[in-house]
Amino acid sequence: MLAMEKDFDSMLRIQSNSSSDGSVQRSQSIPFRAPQENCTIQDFELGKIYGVGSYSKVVRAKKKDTGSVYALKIMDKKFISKENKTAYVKLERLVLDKLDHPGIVRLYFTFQDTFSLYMALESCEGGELFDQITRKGRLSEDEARFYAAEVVDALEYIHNLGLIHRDIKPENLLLTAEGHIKIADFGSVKPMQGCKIMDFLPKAASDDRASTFVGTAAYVPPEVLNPSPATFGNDLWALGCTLYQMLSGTSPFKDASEWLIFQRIIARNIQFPDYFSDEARDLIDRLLDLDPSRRPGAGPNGYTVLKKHPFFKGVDWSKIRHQMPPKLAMELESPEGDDVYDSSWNLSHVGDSSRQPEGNIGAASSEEFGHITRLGSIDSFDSKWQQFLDPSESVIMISMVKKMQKLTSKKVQLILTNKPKLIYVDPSKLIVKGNIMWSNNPDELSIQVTSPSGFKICTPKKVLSFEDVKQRAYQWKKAIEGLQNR
Ligand SMILES: Nc1ncnc2c1ncn2[C@@H]1O[C@H](COP(=O)(O)OP(=O)(O)OP(=O)(O)O)[C@@H](O)[C@H]1O
Repeated sequence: MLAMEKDFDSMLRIQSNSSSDGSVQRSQSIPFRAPQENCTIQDFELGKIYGVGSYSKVVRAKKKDTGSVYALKIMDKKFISKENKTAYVKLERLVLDKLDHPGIVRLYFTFQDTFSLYMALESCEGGELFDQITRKGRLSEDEARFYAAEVVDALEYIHNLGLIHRDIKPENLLLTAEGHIKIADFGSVKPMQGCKIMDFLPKAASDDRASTFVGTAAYVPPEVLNPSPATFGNDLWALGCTLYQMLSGTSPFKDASEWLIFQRIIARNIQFPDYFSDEARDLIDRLLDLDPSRRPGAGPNGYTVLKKHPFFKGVDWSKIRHQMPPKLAMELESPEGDDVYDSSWNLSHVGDSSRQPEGNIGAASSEEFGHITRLGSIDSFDSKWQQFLDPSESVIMISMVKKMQKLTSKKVQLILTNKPKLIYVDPSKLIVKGNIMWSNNPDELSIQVTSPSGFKICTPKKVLSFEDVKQRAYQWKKAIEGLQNR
């Protein structure tokens, strides 16, 4: 085992700190439901990338021997150590292992190699609820009721275990192929005092992080902005924001910057569209109560109040997972079909390269560029774009987008590399049409997402508007900001 691998192994070894009577005992390993397997990335056939998180990339992966399909969450060890995220990863792994509910993404097993940690998660083939909302514009009240009820059912389970998710939002509500909800991304989870899971936690993960900002600006409750202990009410506020977004297509507190969003939240500046029913308006209004303990679901009667709210009239809570889900709106196919995000994978760019063949395009040194490069270089790559890269440069993100002009639009290949470099290329003439001046300073280079497919790249000299037909505006923003903050 290499030194780094060994280090990581010990950092991630999860052990129990206390016995059932609370006394501190000799450490003992936790029996995991999802075992640590001995497999390698070569045991999988890798498919499309489901998404990119702040320290991970999630891909569709089929286990060659069994044919089972997983969502493989790949995390770069070096990046996790550097960013002090080890405790968070450990906590996420531990919590996912303990959760057993049809409304929560299941963890099947984990493994690791020299560079990466892997979590084999239940694959949610229906994508994010966020995409359903944006593809449909907004959801009908029946559709929203169905999804909200499934979220409530899973949240009740999570809260009963003494856990607060802290990042409930439509991007973290995934859908099965049939269209049922699965709550994902437990990277911000917070166990309450007394929660059983606390017994197994590493010190850093169990420290009270209530005063630390976690989550996503638009769904953050006001009390988190004036640090106070985390409560179940945090998730109920986020549920209110999510329900509002399902019904209207946008979050209740949207604005040009996080600071402005926070001002709206603190002022509880909410406007309800006319078409919201009285029941929907009332439930959202109650969930967005400034006092977390007054939000339905947070009081002494637990979830009874929430489940009995008139908005949920007609919901049979005992058969919630057996009801017919709303029809899924499918992703538009790219006319070019040459978006690398859907192409097959190049295994040699994943994980422990010492065990794999050499000589692939875009494989940069992880020593040199760290997390982003390693994750980015996982993508397979159409060789025609290679001519626009230096020998050591690799692609972070690439897709065919429309560059919007006043009256017309033009298809270009937008390419982001680890250099960092951001260029757009004429796909038929294969010439660089623009090189967007890179800066790590967000005042000199920033991304504004205007819709799921639309985004603006803003520099002091000009603002360029793009449309990504595959609706990855948010991922472009994440990728560019990820590089700026590296
Ligand atoms: N089990 C899964 N099945 C299908 N897609 C998934 C699954 N888990 C995650 N994804 C997709 O991958 C994306 C990245 O997931 P991940 O949990 O790593 O990051 P994230 O939710 O963006 O978290 P972060 O808050 O760390 O940035 C998600 O937004 C989601 O679209």
